[in-house]
Amino acid sequence: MNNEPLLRITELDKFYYVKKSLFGKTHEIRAVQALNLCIYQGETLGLIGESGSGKTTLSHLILGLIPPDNGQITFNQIDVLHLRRDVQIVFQYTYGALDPLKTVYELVSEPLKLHQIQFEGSLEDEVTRLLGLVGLSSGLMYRKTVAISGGQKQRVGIARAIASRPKFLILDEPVSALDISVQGQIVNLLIKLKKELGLTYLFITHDLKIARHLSDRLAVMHQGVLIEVGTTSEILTNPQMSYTKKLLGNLYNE
Ligand SMILES: Nc1ncnc2c1ncn2[C@@H]1O[C@H](COP(=O)(O)OP(=O)(O)OP(=O)(O)O)[C@@H](O)[C@H]1O
Repeated sequence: MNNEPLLRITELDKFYYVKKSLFGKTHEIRAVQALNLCIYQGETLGLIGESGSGKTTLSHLILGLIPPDNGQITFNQIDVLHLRRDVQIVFQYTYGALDPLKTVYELVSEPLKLHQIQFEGSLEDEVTRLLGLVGLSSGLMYRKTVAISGGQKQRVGIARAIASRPKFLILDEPVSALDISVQGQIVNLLIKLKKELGLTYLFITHDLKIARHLSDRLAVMHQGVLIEVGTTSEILTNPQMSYTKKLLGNLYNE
């Protein structure tokens, strides 16, 4: 880790306005409020918080998918709204997040075409290289994703995310839908890729065991506010906020 943050989030606000009924008053939801956070090159920051605390909204803001109401997010000092390929996301891929009728080849080549990535050799060579990086044989290339396992789908999702050669990955519950035995393999793959490709991770999770294994620091979100940030061992062994203590208790019991 060096001292210049890769990602700097400053005084970020995102509010949603919803009506509870057709003619009712508009209600403001403060999904992200006055949030400040730095993520450093090469680290994994785990983001924990209960459902509705604003984790997805924050990840969409970082991806530049939605604009903030206030504040700024810079990546290497450039506003994220101008970056599309340096920041990518890995979702939970087991349930339908990948088009079941597309082949592995189509899915992995899509981001290469979209971001006009330059590579040596043919498109097929590059897809083979990416599949190799995520531990998949090129023999799977022309299979539809309906015909591959959950763990293999997750690997295809990761291959898609790294295809544009990003520097930063948001991992949004990347293993929570997988069997325990497969979870370990995917976590190890993520650790290996981080080293090999020099990646930085924001890891959103409910699973404290995996958060502890993967994260250098943990950030705790509650009702849109980042209430506590610290090294993983500080947060897990000596949380300062009573909300963090309660959340850790709930997550340990899940
Ligand atoms: N498009 C939207 N329109 C209105 N309200 C929204 C929208 N998206 C999210 N919200 C609200 O903003 C708040 C934060 O939601 P968000 O999805 O970011 O939380 P989360 O921590 O990711 O939850 P989960 O762990 O369940 O995915 C919630 O109150 C949610 O209902």
